Amino acid sequence: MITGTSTDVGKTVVTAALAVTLVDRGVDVAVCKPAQTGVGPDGPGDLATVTALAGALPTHECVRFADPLAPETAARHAGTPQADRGTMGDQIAGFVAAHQMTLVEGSGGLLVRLAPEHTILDVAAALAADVLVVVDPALGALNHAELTVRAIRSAGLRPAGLVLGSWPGTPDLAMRCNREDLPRLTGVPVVGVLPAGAGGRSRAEFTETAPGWFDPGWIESLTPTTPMPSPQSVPAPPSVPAHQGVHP
Ligand SMILES: Nc1ncnc2c1ncn2[C@@H]1O[C@H](COP(=O)(O)OP(=O)(O)OP(=O)(O)O)[C@@H](O)[C@H]1O
Ligand SMILES: C[C@H](N)[C@H](N)CCCCCC(=O)O
Ligand SMILES: [Mg+2]
Repeated sequence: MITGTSTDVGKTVVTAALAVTLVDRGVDVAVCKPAQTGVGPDGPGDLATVTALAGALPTHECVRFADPLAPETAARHAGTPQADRGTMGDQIAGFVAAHQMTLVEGSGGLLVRLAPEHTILDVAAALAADVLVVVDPALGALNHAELTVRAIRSAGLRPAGLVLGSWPGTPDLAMRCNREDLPRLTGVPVVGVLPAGAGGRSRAEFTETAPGWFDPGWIESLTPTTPMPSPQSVPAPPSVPAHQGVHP
């Protein structure tokens, strides 16, 4: 699970960068976005951004709502049914089972609701997933990061690491102090730092430079040692909406 200290902190760009890095190491990587909001029925969502930056990948989006709101709020505002927890869970589990490693990008921060009784944290818990936290390094990061890490731990899940979503060429005093204090105060290492502007790079430049943004030892620890599952050995994922597929 790739969550963030809030929306707009760089989860999608980090997801793309991590996908590139793992593909480089021969991992069968897939990307899932349980709920996309702020994009119309046929518009390009986060998965399109990921494949534009990282290249073609197996992807799956469960639901989407046009209003740029939390999914639960967007459904209520549109007067449409809430995302069904069971259906979403089955779709995600089936997709995860079909790939060696699936990066699941949340919406906004960890406690954002997909439905009245269903949060991004619940999705991570159902998968027993480690949770990577993308952090906006600006003033305010310490509180947001520590709240997020405490919520992860309170659910019995493991924080996989912190990633600074956009690190400027001339970080201010708060950013410089945060980069030092975040690991100390959360007990979670900073395992990646994305340079400001990363999301605006060409695919060639992005795929070339992304692996260098993560701690090599952490990437090594992520890389599965088990062989890729043979196609026959995993159940076919359940039928999925039109957004499913390998985006060009
Ligand atoms: N390293 C970066 N440098 C500059 N801009 C960035 C960087 N990472 C992300 N951005 C930009 O910031 C905006 C938000 O990034 P992104 O879409 O990754 O956020 P998010 O956390 O995935 O948001 P959401 O909660 O909607 O999924 C985008 O316009 C993106 O291009
Ligand atoms: C629209 C935005 N880009 C995200 N997809 C959804 C962010 C929901 C944030 C809800 C909140 O924490 O207030
Ligand atoms: Mg995103």
